[in-house]
Amino acid sequence: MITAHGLTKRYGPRTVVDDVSFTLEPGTVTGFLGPNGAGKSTTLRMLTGLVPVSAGSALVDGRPYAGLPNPGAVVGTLLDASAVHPGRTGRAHLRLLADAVGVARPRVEEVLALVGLADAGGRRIGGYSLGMRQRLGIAGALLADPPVLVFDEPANGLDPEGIRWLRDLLRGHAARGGTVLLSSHLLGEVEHTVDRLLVIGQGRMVADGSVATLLGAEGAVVRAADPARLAAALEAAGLPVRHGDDGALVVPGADPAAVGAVAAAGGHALVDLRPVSRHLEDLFFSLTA
Ligand SMILES: Nc1ncnc2c1ncn2[C@@H]1O[C@H](COP(=O)(O)OP(=O)(O)OP(=O)(O)O)[C@@H](O)[C@H]1O
Repeated sequence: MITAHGLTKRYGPRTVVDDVSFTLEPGTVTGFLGPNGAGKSTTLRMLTGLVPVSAGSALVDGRPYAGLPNPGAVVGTLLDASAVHPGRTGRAHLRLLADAVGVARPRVEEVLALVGLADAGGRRIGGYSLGMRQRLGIAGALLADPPVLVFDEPANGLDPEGIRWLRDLLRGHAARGGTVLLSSHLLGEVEHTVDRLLVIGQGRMVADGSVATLLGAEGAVVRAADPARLAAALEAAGLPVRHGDDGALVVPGADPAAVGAVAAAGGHALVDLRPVSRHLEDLFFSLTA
């Protein structure tokens, strides 16, 4: 469980995180979204004790990060995947981390395999690609199998296969009762990974809700063998229609089931019927503009 209450960070006269509050429950993946400079990293750094808070509190399992008996065993962090010694091998790096958090050496081989670096563990990190460094950072976060994961931009440098792997990893962690908080710019990716979105703009929370609530279905799009006849039937049923440029009919605010019922009642052959959902990018820009 992660709790932020009135979390605030000031640098001189500037307030870069302003009165941010949220509670993240076990079994959930939460996406933390916002444009560059919105305050995402600073918030994650306050949660993990790397940046002192100016006001408010950031608690993990009811305690500040620094007050946890063995923080690494409770919170797995990925905050700057480039902050590793390039001359060390991936395996040596993880062994040092394992010693620091009190994890037995065989676990290093397990996490190397888990992140797909089993064959690269003996190579120097300086020769790793960005995606491999990202995987190494994730391996480090998973070493002690902590219940809470706090990842800053974990999809950075990952290819599409890597992004899918990351999604499965994070969803699996939550399914086993873990709590996951990740920040991202890859909005389309987050949409399919998270249960809940926290959106921050200029240091302030501008939205907090489930993906379904925030993106909410905004109507139906339907294609019919005879679009003009279906459009007339929908209008007659009190469902105003907009004509798309490719023959599709857009029915704003309508449940697709209602559109389907009108079509069935009139014997209209349909080619396609779907909800139109608001795209995450649209939400993002409308909230943080
Ligand atoms: N040590 C610091 N001293 C002064 N200002 C800082 C410091 N660290 C961050 N800031 C400022 O705080 C604001 C928020 O930065 P932060 O890195 O948290 O944003 P972000 O949402 O993570 O952005 P990005 O997506 O670009 O990583 C920025 O304006 C940044 O310049």
